[in-house]
Amino acid sequence: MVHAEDLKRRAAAAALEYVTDGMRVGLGTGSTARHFVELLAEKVYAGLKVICVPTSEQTLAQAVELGVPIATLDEVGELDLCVDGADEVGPGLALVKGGGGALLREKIVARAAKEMVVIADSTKKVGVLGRFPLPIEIVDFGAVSIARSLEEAIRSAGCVGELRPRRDRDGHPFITDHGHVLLDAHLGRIPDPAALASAISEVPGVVEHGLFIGLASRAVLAGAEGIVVLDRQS
Ligand SMILES: O=C[C@H](O)[C@H](O)[C@H](O)COP(=O)(O)O
Repeated sequence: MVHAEDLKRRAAAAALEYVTDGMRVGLGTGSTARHFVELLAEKVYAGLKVICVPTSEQTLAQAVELGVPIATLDEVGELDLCVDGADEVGPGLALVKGGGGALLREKIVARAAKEMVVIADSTKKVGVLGRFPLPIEIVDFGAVSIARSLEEAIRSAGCVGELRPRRDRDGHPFITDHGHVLLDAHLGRIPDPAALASAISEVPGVVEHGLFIGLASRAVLAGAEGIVVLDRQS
């Protein structure tokens, strides 16, 4: 059996082919993106010229440590490519992201990129999104009231489930890089991701949610049988 970490690294290695000299590249967050940053750093060491925008403090620290040239998004403006992991890859390359809490910056960076390539092991591919809890980043003012409104919004989009505040390893509220808190929506299945995305976005106090729709143009999935590259029509 191939270890999940090996599959993540294979997907990351395969995505390197989309990076060419002179590109401005968004760097994702998470264990799969971590492999990509490591492999990209080797290319940079060998002479590849890129300038990268990290999607979290964690990825920023890794990039700096490995000598990957970095800039802020405002310094580079537009990005040529963004390579990031995902918690689920659904039909049409709709994604659930934010398992690591970096969804806000990840979505801003993905939107600023001409192309978003998702890298993952093939177990992340699902027929219907929702098995993985959907992260929702909210401000901490009126969190109870925001959660109540979110429950209504979730029901209105045909979903059933429970909202749970995210905790860190010490049991404290998880705080994002931008100082917000997270609720995880345990829904099981999301029959209409677009309807849910817009219902959630309408709730005051919501900063961002982990549904990425119409952003990824390719998904590089690694399984025991090899690499499969999906586009939105696959
Ligand atoms: O906030 C974290 C990100 O959205 C990650 O890209 C996502 O959780 C996938 O992470 P991993 O590659 O560790 O499964």
